[in-house]
Amino acid sequence: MTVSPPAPGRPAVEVRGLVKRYGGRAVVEHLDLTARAGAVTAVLGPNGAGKTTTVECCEGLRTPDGGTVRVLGLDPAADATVLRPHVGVMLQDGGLPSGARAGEVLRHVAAMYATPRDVGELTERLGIGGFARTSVRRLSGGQRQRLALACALVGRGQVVFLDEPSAGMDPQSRRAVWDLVRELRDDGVAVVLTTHLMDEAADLADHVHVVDHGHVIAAGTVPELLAADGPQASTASRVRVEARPGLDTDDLEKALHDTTRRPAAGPAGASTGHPGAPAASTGPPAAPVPATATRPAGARWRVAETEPGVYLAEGPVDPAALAAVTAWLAGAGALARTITTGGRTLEDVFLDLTGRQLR
Ligand SMILES: Nc1ncnc2c1ncn2[C@@H]1O[C@H](COP(=O)(O)OP(=O)(O)OP(=O)(O)O)[C@@H](O)[C@H]1O
Repeated sequence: MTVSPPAPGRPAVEVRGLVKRYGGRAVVEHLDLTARAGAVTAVLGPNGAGKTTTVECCEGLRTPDGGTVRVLGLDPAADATVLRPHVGVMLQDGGLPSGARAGEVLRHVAAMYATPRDVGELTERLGIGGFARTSVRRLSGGQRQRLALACALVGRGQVVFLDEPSAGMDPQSRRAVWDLVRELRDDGVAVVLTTHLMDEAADLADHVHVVDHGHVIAAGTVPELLAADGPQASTASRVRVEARPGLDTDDLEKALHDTTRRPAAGPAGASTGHPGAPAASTGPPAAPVPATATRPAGARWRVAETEPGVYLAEGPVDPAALAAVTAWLAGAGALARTITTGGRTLEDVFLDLTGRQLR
C-alpha cells in the first residue's frame, strides 16, 4: 500500500458523519470535516466541544463509533503503520517521555524517519538549544510545547495535526510557530490545528470549522464567517473605547441612537452635530458627507462595558457616531486611552455562535 501526496487544494483529511461515544454519551455526533493539502484548517470550539476527540480519531488514536475518517485516502486506525511516516502529530499533553533530555527526544524522533528535517535547523527555529540538555519533566509548559511541535514536524509529514500548538507560549515563540505553520502550508502540507486563540485562527487559517456539542455549527473561510451576518460585517461596525471604568453606557447608547434618527449631513451646510456633540456643532465645519450617505433611521446600537474600562459600541459606525462617543467621554470628564473602529472579529462570530456563558 502506498501513499501519494494530494495536490494542493485536494482533500488530505476527510471526516464524514463521525460519531464517538464515551460511556454511551456521544461527544462527537455526525461531524463532517475536510482539510486540504496546502491549506491550514482550524478547528475551533468551546472546552469539551469534541475537537481533540475528532483530531485523535484522525490520528488513529481513538476508534470511531460511527462514520468514516480518511487521511491521505487511508483509514488512520487500520492503516496506521502505512500512514505513520506521512503524518505529524502534536498532542495536547505533549506525550513526551519525561525522563529524557529534550535534545535526545528530538534526535530520537528524527531517527525514526527516512528523510527527517534538519534537527539543528528546527532546534534553532524553535529556540530549543537553550534547554536541549534539560529533561522533559523539568521543561516549562511553553518549552514542552515547542519540543512537541518540533517532534511533530521533524518527519516532514504531508498531514500535520497540531492540538493547540501555541498554548502557553510566549509571544516570540508564538510568532516562530506561526511562521513555521505558514511555511508548511506553502510546502503543500495539510495543517489541521485546534486553537482557542481567535487571532491565531484568523491569521493562519484558510478554512475554519466551529465545533460545538460534537458537531460542526459553522464552516468557511474567515471572511465568509465574518460576512455571515451581512454586509455590515465587512465595514466598520463597532467602536471600542478604553477609558476609566464605570461610565454610563446607557447615556452613550441613547446618544448613538440619536445620531441614527437624522440623515447624515449634506454638503449644503446641514447640521453635522447632534445635541451632545459640542465639537461638531460649535467647531469648524465638518468635512462634507456625500448627500447619499444617509444613515439607516433608528438603526440599532448596542453598548456594553465588556470588561472594566473597555466599552464596545456596536452599530452603524460613521463620523457622527464617533463624535457622539467623544462627546460622551467629554461629558463624563473621561480621557480615553484608545478609541478604535473596526468590523466584527472572529471572536465576535465565535461568541455569537457558541454563546457567552461558561460551560
Ligand atoms: N477518555 C475519555 N473518557 C470519557 N470522556 C472523555 C474522554 N475524553 C474526552 N472525554 C469527554 O469528551 C468531551 C469532548 O472532549 P474533547 O477533549 O474532545 O474536547 P475539546 O473540544 O478538545 O475540549 P478542550 O478545548 O477543552 O480541549 C468532553 O466532555 C470530555 O470530558
